[in-house]
Amino acid sequence: MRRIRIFDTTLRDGEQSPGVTLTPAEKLEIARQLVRLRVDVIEAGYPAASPGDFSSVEAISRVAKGVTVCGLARAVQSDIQAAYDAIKEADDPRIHLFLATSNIHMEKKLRLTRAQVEEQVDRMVRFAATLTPNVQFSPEDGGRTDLDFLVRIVEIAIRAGAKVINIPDTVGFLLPSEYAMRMKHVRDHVEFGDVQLSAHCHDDLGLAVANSLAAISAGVDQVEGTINGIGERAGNASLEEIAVALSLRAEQFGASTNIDLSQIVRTSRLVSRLTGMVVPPNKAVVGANAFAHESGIHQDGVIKERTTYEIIDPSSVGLTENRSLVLGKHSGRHAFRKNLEEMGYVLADGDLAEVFKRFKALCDRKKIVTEEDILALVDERYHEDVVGPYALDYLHVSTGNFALATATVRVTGPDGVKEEAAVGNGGVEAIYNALDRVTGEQLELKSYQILSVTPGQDALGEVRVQIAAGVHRVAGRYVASDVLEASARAYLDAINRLIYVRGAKMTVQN
Ligand SMILES: CC(=O)SCCNC(=O)CCNC(=O)[C@H](O)C(C)(C)COP(=O)(O)OP(=O)(O)OC[C@H]1O[C@@H](n2cnc3c(N)ncnc32)[C@H](O)[C@@H]1OP(=O)(O)O
Ligand SMILES: CC(C)C(=O)C(=O)O
Ligand SMILES: [Mg+2]
Repeated sequence: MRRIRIFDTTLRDGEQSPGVTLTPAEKLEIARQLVRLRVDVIEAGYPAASPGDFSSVEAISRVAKGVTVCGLARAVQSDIQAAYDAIKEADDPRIHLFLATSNIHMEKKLRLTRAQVEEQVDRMVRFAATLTPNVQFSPEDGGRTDLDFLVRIVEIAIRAGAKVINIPDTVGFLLPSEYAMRMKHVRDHVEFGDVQLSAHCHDDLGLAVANSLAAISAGVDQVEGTINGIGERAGNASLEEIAVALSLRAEQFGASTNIDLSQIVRTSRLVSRLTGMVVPPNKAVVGANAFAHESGIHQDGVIKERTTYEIIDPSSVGLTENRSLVLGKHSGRHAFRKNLEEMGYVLADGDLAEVFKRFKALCDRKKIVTEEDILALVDERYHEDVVGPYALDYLHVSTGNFALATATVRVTGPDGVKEEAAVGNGGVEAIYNALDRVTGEQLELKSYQILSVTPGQDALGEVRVQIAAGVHRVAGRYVASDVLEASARAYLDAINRLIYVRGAKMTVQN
């Protein structure tokens, strides 16, 4: 059976989702989970984009062992050098460079002739190959590139030293049969030798997974995608869907992956929490309804035999509550550590002590502490490593159905401790007005969501906000058992990220 390599670009193309900004600590945490998921390649970021991106890729290269770590670069020497400098300590560093080859991109965006593009691909792939033997080249907008020219460019890139050729359907335009034909055509017209062929699909027509699977049938060696299908515009191919489809229909594809399917749900939840991108309930494999049965006839069938209506065993993708030790107020550190290890988290002693303290505090407020509660606590711990200048010290809210709500906040910030009060139409608005006064920021609240992280009346609530200020749009989130406190802290989290983004990176929004 052929082995398909899984190239994860959650931290690069996934982070290109509008409104998503991951901090270095969050990227590292996702990278650790991708290692547990056993992806083959982690595209860790775009090192030339900002000092923050550079140091995230560098940190991931040091920590993510046994996996290829890749940095993206334009076909320019400075980007390629930055990518190499950031990944050079990885076990298997890969430079991924790209240059657009469709007529529209060459004429209107790059303003280069075909001959100039050919020359630049040759020169830049050669340069990258002097830094590392593991060079991947992508003709951007390969899906709309003239076929003869595509073949010519691929020949040039391979001759110059590329070891992986990725043909992206950058704008998600192709149909599965067309994408498969394109892959076959390139393979049949170029001498590949041991060079790998790779697929990279976008979901503008909702075809990213179908196109990726068609490419696998057409013989590609690698597929690229993101967890939960996040990414630029409508997103990328959803890796968990590809991995499960390949596993379930291995015979049809004659291909398999190295993915540990049991890590899928955990990875999906982590990415959703850290990016603030909610997984739609009807999303295949990882949506909340993916294994839920509503109608009587279906329920009857599932009770009699699960496989009447379920083609995927939920436990195979990690949807289980199989903890051998039940945690509660009377548990000690050993049981807590063991549970975390069973969930795939190995924390340093200091981190463990901190999370354990929060766990005990939570036990005083909640009768049953679930696996999701503990995962939320662990995530919050990592999350707090990256807080910016503002921290909430005190919050008091007074509200009712006949009165304006009032909120008083005390916040420690770059200029010391400040206290402010404000009114609003509801408690949350009053809090946000008070926080605007404390921070002096002119912000527009773009979205506000409350999610119940865990079940039951005493559930932990997660608040996710998106705020806009000038050209920047950032997300913030916080988990707490009180939703007003979570609302305040999520808003401050977004402000902290805004300050981080302003200092480290420009995000351009429509
Ligand atoms: C399909 C994709 O997903 S591509 C990856 C997208 N990811 C990103 O853009 C990462 C974040 N980007 C950034 O931080 C910035 O855009 C940077 C640092 C890469 C470049 O910033 P700037 O130098 O200010 O250029 P800016 O982004 O405004 O414009 C892009 C320039 O690169 C050129 N360019 C675009 N793609 C390529 C390429 N593959 N190789 C060489 N040059 C390219 C454009 O033609 C334009 O050149 P021009 O200034 O001569 O007109
Ligand atoms: C950088 C390339 C591979 C890309 O993301 C695309 O073309 O979609
Ligand atoms: Mg892409």
